[in-house]
Amino acid sequence: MSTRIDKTFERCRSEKRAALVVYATVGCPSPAESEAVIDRLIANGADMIELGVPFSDPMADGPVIQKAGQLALAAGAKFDDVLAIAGRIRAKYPETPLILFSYYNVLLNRGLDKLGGELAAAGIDGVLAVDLPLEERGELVPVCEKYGIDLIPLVSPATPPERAKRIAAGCGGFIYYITVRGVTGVRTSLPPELAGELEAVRKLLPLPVAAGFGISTPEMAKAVAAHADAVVVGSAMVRHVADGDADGAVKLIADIAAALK
Ligand SMILES: O=P(O)(O)OC[C@@H](O)[C@@H](O)c1c[nH]c2ccccc12
Repeated sequence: MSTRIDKTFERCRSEKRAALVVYATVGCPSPAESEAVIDRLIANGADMIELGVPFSDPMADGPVIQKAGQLALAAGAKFDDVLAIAGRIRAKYPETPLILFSYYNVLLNRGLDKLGGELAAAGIDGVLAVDLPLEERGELVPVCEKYGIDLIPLVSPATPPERAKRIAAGCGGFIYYITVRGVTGVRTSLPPELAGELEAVRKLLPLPVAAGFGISTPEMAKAVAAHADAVVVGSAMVRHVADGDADGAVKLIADIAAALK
């Protein structure tokens, strides 16, 4: 459905490498600074951006993204800021896929139909509603269809294959494969069974597979990339931004992009 995401995977495939998806908490440490960082991340090798909507109760997140969300909310970041920043990044980078990342409550609160129009106008390509189970997504699916936005499905090691197939049906863009049973955060290693799991998901499901959670260094990204169509990096980058070290964040992403080449 969304050509920007499909085209990005095609381009990366032709370059024989995995795509680099970077998660950033919008509004951390302030809306203006987060916009500048996102701009630099794209200029330095991020192929797609997950625009994280700051939320007070992020139950799938570890300490880094929790803190980033708190900083963003304390700085006054609002959903309107996320839309405005998305719109300006879209205008500057017409080809880079932008994926709205949010807990479902925030989307429901906005009003789903209004939200669909707003996301399309801001140039958003996909939506990751992290805590929205298959059984509850009946209202969001038609909104995404109406506005040409991919609903990005999440699958984890705890998802049985038959359920994974039902989750992927009606979705688009890519499969987000959660690498660990746990929350987001910086890690030093990933489970040894991950490579086999990723290959199994790639065979089972008809979309490219992005692996995320815990990928924190160029070496880890490269190892995971051998078995995935994309790697997602969040906390390892966000922790620099939350510490006021935008340069460190940009350098990490540039180093990971270089390792994937
Ligand atoms: O932070 P990590 O461990 O690098 O993981 C990716 C990630 O940040 C992003 O995709 C994400 C942030 N919060 C989430 C909650 C659920 C699923 C995914 C996410």
